[in-house]
Amino acid sequence: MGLLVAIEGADGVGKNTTANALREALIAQGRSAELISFPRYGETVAGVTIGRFLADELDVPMSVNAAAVLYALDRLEWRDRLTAALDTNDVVVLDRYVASNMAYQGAKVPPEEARALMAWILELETGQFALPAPALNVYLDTPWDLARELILKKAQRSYTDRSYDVHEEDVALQQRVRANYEAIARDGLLGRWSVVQASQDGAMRPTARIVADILTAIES
Ligand SMILES: Nc1ncnc2c1ncn2[C@@H]1O[C@H](COP(=O)(O)OP(=O)(O)OP(=O)(O)O)[C@@H](O)[C@H]1O
Ligand SMILES: Cc1cn([C@H]2C[C@H](O)[C@@H](COP(=O)(O)O)O2)c(=O)[nH]c1=O
Repeated sequence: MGLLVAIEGADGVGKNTTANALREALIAQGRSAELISFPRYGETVAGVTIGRFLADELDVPMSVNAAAVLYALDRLEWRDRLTAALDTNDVVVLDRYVASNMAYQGAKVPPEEARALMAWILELETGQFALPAPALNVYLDTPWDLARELILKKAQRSYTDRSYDVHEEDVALQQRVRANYEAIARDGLLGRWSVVQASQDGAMRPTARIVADILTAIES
């Protein structure tokens, strides 16, 4: 059974870049590794709907509960492939996972309701939907102003031509998402957490350095 490592963080902090480089570094060390990203845009019923929501193309409003269940359903639809990847690899690297759902949906309700909603999502995904908990969650920490610049440098996205999707354009949401991640990591929800600084003095650290920090966390 392989090790499940989830790379987490707010939008544009370098999760996909880091997750790809981590997978390559693990393979260079002689370990088998696979990368799986969530949401599965265009590949699951939930992923198609999530893409339309983020592109602001849904004809009906998306409630917080609907978003929570859709993101969880996206992972349930992909669960067999996730467990197959865990059966055949030393490490499975995830670009976003259950903590994303907790941090983002928890950022859409009044602060006094956030903890209960995050606990409900945790139980839905790891209890009812029996998704495996990560051995390690990595929170990539980068200030929003830098992440906002990086989003504009991203390659063309499959679900929208917009510069910022509906989550990314909401700066206040992004700040609450960061606060939720910090609380989730501090409280050790969903297992072990490592907080890794992705930037220093207003600029991104080299990806290789970020990956080195994550490898150290995996070894420990
Ligand atoms: N360490 C780094 N140094 C310089 N540029 C980086 C670094 N990490 C990522 N980038 C660049 O920042 C942009 C966003 O990176 P990436 O797509 O990995 O972020 P993300 O967190 O996965 O974004 P999102 O959550 O919006 O999907 C890309 O253009 C990428 O090349
Ligand atoms: C997996 C997942 C994601 N989200 C949010 C986070 C982002 O704003 C978007 C999509 O992620 P991407 O990395 O930019 O492709 O959706 C979420 O709210 N809940 C989740 O479970």
